[in-house]
Amino acid sequence: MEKRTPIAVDQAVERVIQCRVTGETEYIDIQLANGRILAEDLIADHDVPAFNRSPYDGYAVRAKDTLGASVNTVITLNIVGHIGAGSVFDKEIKRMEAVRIMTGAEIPNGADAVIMLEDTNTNDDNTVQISQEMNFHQNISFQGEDVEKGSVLVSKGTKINPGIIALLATFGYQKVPVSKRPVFGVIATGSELLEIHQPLEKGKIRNSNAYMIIAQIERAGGKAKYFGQLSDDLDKSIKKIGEILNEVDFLITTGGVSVGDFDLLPEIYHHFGAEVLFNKVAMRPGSVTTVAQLDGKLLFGLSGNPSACYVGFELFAKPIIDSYLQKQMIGLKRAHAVLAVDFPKSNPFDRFIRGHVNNVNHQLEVKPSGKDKSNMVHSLANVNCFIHLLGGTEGYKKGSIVDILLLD
Ligand SMILES: Nc1nc2c(c(=O)[nH]1)N[C@H]1C(S)=C(S)[C@@H](COP(=O)(O)OP(=O)(O)OC[C@H]3O[C@@H](n4cnc5c(N)ncnc54)[C@H](O)[C@@H]3O)O[C@H]1N2
Ligand code: MOO
Ligand SMILES: [Mg+2]
Repeated sequence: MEKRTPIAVDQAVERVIQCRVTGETEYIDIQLANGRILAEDLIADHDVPAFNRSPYDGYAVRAKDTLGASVNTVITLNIVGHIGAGSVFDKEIKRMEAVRIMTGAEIPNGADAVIMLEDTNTNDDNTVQISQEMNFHQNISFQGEDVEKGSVLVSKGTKINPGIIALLATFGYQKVPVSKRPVFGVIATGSELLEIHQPLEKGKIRNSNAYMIIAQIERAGGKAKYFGQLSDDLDKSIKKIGEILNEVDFLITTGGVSVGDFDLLPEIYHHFGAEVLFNKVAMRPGSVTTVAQLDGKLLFGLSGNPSACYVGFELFAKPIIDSYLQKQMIGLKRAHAVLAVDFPKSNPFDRFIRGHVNNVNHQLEVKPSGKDKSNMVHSLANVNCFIHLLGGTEGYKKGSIVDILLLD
């Protein structure tokens, strides 16, 4: 039986990232861009606002015409125009003139302040009474005060959110440059697997991993293509995988990577002459996780055990999606949290415990999300982080500060 040498988790992640598979840019409709990764810097090609405009409904005036105005000394101005947002007053306002102006409309030439409607009295004879002095430039939204032409507003590699959509629309991006999503083929292996519509049979289980992985791929920003199940038959598996490899950027299999008699993945990698980057990682769960490289494509052999499969995806496949999308941040975000329960198991290897983190009294508190065995599925439902406990320790006490990796 083949003897495998475990490598450290960081080293394994590094080997995957070193493959530096990066994707291309595609242009998509702005209405589909939320959540995608911006592929070019967003640079302002004009000022915002692009013209001086009124922040209020009121009158555009010349501040010096209001000099000396007070409740006792009311000043009367002639109304020479009336504009709403989108309209312009194309003359210039002169001495003792005002233009009735609505929020968002361009400040007329000659005007240098806006007085709010509530602070005026409009007469029937097209005049307006003003009983307060206005300052030069009072109540004006200036050209470029929001965004100056030429500034970098959002950097390449940022995940697009609704606020960024507002900026993209402001600058006329009907089509948005985004990183193409990598296509991951997904295959489940094992003669014990039933598809989800099938009734249970003796000795068999339903294939849950494939659907879990598809959801993980999508959460991470990739595209999944499901190719169904392979039974433990070497020739058929080789043929199928050979066909699939032409259609995808990456391949994920689940199951069949350990040392069992029907664990065929090692032989399949060998058949294709794939370079195995590692086939044992010093971690629990997912120690059997294998990653191989073939013609610039990465093949992820995730464990069949559901929790080990989940963890293997997040630790090794998610970073390559980030890197393919040219995201600024690669891999899961780290934080510190207080361990809310004792964790007495000793750790020869690093552990990535499915955890649930909460904000309790302004402090992050974490506990296992359920039973901590790699062949279990229930604890995955409530997982929003991994608790990373270092190898070589004798367990952890409640109250210890631990590292967590955030999933959402
Ligand atoms: N002698 C040894 N046995 C095992 C070792 C070892 O080092 N020496 N490692 C154990 C560890 S750790 C893990 S993890 C598993 C890994 O097994 P495989 O990746 O080879 O996966 P399978 O043997 O195909 O299946 C394991 C387990 O998972 C269930 N399974 C498989 N596919 C699915 C699926 N799509 N959905 C849900 N559940 C699935 C399968 O029925 C098995 O129960 O090996 C240990 N053994
Ligand atoms: O790869 Mo296994 O977890 O370590 O169950
Ligand atoms: Mg096995």
